[in-house]
Amino acid sequence: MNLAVFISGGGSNFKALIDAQDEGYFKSQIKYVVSNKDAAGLKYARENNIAYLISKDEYEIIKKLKDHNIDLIVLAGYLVKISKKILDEFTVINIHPSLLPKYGGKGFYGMNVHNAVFENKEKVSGVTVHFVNENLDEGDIILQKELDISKCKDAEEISKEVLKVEHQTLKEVIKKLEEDKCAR
Ligand SMILES: Nc1nc2c(c(=O)[nH]1)N[C@@H](CNc1ccc(C(=O)N[C@@H](CCC(=O)O)C(=O)O)cc1)CN2
Ligand SMILES: O=CNCC(=O)N[C@@H]1O[C@H](COP(=O)(O)O)[C@@H](O)[C@H]1O
Repeated sequence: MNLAVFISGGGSNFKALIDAQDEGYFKSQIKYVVSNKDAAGLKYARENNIAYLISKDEYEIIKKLKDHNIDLIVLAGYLVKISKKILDEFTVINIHPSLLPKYGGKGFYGMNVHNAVFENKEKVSGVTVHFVNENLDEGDIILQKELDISKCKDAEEISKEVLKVEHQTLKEVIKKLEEDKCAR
């Protein structure tokens, strides 16, 4: 599959996908990167000669995705709501740093998620990769992984532990989807 990765921040999930691609973990190729701002993670696109676009204009984004024959959009820390225009033309998946439906939806992104989990004294948190639909964080779940956070002393530590599991989970989902596609 030809992948497009959408980012808004540091891009560690994007970097983990580049590494997985380079080690042959999955066959899919990252062909394009989109960000709504000059995100720090774009340095990985520049370092790996992956074409990218900084834009919020969906027509421009859709045109570039078509030019690059994208099969799958991967949202990795992308903080803008994807509209029906894109959803009608592309399959989109998203990685979320909690066990949806808990700690999902408007306002629940990045550290806001881990702060809420910590405030609520959760013993377990986790990661969810789901198909994206028009609502926030409500699409069909593809894979979830739990992790014990009972020893984490603050939200920062939860974030670090969850991020490690995200990096592992996202590449597993890409591999699974490309295998399913071949099966279909
Ligand atoms: N269709 C659709 N689009 C999506 C997702 C989805 O599942 N469905 N998943 C999104 C990732 N999850 C979130 C969850 C909440 C917020 C959020 O709450 N954003 C703030 C703005 C954040 C900012 O710009 O700093 C807001 O007020 O809307 C953003 C992305 C990305 N886009
Ligand atoms: O889906 C819900 N909200 C979106 C969201 O909070 N995504 C989270 O942002 C982080 C991006 O890290 P990066 O990959 O840039 O290092 C990462 O933890 C994602 O799970």
